[in-house]
Amino acid sequence: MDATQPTIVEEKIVKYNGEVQVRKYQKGKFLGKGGFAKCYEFQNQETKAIQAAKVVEKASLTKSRAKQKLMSEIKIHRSVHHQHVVKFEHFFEDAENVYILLELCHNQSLNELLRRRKRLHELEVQCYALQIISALKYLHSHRIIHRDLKLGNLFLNDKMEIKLGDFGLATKLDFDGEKKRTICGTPNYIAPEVLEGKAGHSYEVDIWSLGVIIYTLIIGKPPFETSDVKTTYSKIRKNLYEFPQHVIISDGARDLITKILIGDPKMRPNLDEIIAHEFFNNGGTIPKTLPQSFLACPPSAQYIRQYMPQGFNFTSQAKGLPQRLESTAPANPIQGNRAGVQTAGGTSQGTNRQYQTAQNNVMAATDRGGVFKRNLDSQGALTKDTQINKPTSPSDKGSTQRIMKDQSLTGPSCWVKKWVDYSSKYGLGYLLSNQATGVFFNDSTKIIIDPNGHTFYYYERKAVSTSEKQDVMQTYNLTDYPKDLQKKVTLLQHFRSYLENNKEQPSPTDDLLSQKKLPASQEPPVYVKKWMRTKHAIMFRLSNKIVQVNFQDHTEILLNSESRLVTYVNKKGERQTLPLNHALESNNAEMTKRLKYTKDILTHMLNNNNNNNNKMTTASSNAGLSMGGTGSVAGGTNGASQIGASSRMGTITTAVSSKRSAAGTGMGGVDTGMPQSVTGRTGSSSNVNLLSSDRRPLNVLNQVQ
Ligand SMILES: Nc1ncnc2c1ncn2[C@@H]1O[C@H](COP(=O)(O)OP(=O)(O)OP(=O)(O)O)[C@@H](O)[C@H]1O
Repeated sequence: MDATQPTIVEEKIVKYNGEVQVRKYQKGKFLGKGGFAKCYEFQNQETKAIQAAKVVEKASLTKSRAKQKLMSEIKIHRSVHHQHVVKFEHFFEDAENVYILLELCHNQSLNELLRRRKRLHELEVQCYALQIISALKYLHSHRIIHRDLKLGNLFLNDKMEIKLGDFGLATKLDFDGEKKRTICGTPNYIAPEVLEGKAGHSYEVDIWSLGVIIYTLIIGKPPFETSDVKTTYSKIRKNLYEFPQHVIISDGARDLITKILIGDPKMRPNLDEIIAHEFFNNGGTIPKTLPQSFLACPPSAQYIRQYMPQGFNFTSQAKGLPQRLESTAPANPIQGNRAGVQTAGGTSQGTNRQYQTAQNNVMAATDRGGVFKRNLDSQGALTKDTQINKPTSPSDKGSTQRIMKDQSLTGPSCWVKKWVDYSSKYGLGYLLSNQATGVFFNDSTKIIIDPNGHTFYYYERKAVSTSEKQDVMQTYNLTDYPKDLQKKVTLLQHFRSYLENNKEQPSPTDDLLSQKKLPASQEPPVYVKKWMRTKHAIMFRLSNKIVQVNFQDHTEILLNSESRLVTYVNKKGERQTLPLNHALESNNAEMTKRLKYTKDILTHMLNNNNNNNNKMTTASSNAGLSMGGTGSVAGGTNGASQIGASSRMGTITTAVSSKRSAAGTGMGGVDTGMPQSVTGRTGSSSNVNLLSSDRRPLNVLNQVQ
């Protein structure tokens, strides 16, 4: 068979008069694999409509039980019609397979979403949970129990609507009081009465799974998860789970989860009681759907405030901690730029802590003109502008620092994960942590393609006034864009396949690369605005205001000038995010040295621009792009390129391979070997005036000595 030819699957339809009609589908992209089915995009050759096709090999249906399961899935799924249930289109078979055609959900499942995002904001959880409840209400009212409710079966379509799929374990009761006895489900989500088996189970198993889902989305991992199924089942039976200390969860969410995850199914709230619960009724409004950008990035504080002007109510910490944790802040919680977390005689185990309620900070912030822009991050954890009070005594210091770590301040949501420096010919290609690929061309234009590979954004610097130039963006589709961009688009695609193929050790986010890509987001994506190489490092300035410096010894600094947070990745790849002033006060000389170096690079960039724009070496005028020496790009005229990867992924490659050991020694020792004045090459345009907003990273580093 010719591998280049598309695979066509034929459906033979026998009409009432015996005539055979053939409907053709072109088999497209592989969408995923389940326990017994593979899923592909199928395009109807006549209507051009694209659907998801679950392909089940007939060879796998030899056991009557498997056949029965498939028949039951088809029977139940085709009978349900609801906005939040994956639409069943139809099914057919040929000699080898059974094909189930379903509504295509472009945005994968909540499983992939959580893998990308780690945890969701409670507002997002409210929004998704209400849609799931709506689907469950419909199913239960039709006496259908889904029995396999889990993140992987909750899909998102292109409108970001939840679609419940996979009816492989669903069952329809003959009458309401009927109990089912089949032990089925997915370990992490299975209700205790299913495991127990004797008394049978009913609709309450879906409620239990809903509780597991809400917990998982907020906390980031399922409540009963362990490394082996037996232990998981034992924990489910004994109802052993806890709310981890490092994630702050609202009182409403905690209460709802606790009420749902109750061993006795009769004691669980029903769907109406869940909707009426405080978690969904805490004074704000809940969006019907969420923007696509939330697939990769958390909602902004501004977005949250739109729906939750008064914030969530956070008064207590995890199980095992004092139930009521009073605010320890002064009457006016805002003093300068400090408020937030204080220790109250923290023990060495750090268990006896008190936190000011996060909500207080949010309210104070909004009341006082938004001094604290984001006290809650997308996970509801204290973060961003939340400052940690200075310790009052040396003994407090230890516990304060531990709290900072435990609070797990989140670093930037998007950063450069890998890059390839081919500025000897074309420019710098890079792969971001959200899987978007971009190129900073030598002529200072930039291009970035959405992870789905359909939409791309092209940035050109244009004069917006006599003295000011700005990046002006155009959005195009890969199938329709101006001819003069053809070369750049081709280069982008080369960079993209190079960066995606150059994977080393898999990392949690790497596996996303091999999966279905994200859809085009509604907001323009993050891109590299400037970059620069120096003797010891490469620096990227991202459009999300992050300055990222990757050092040759695999350490990394990520500076968020808006929130004044620094993320430091040490040589072992360990990552820590902390407020800048704490970073400076810390005893971590390695980190402070690198902050100083970052400051020097920024100063250098700024001086170059302010003094004489033409002095600034540009990517276009310096094809070799090497100034620093050790860290210089291989090549120049020979067009060789170098590839690098972010150390946080544990995949540093050979960005600076030739001189790595030398640099490593220099950085690791007492003498950093860093130059006093930084010279480097840059990918910013020569005539760019680094306007005031660009001063911010430098301004926040003012205190660095
Ligand atoms: N409607 C859809 N739109 C897009 N992708 C889908 C759709 N349905 C399924 N998929 C993809 O196909 C994969 C396999 O589908 P599914 O989970 O339904 O198969 P299965 O064999 O029934 O799985 P399970 O082992 O959970 O019973 C899913 O993980 C998902 O990635």
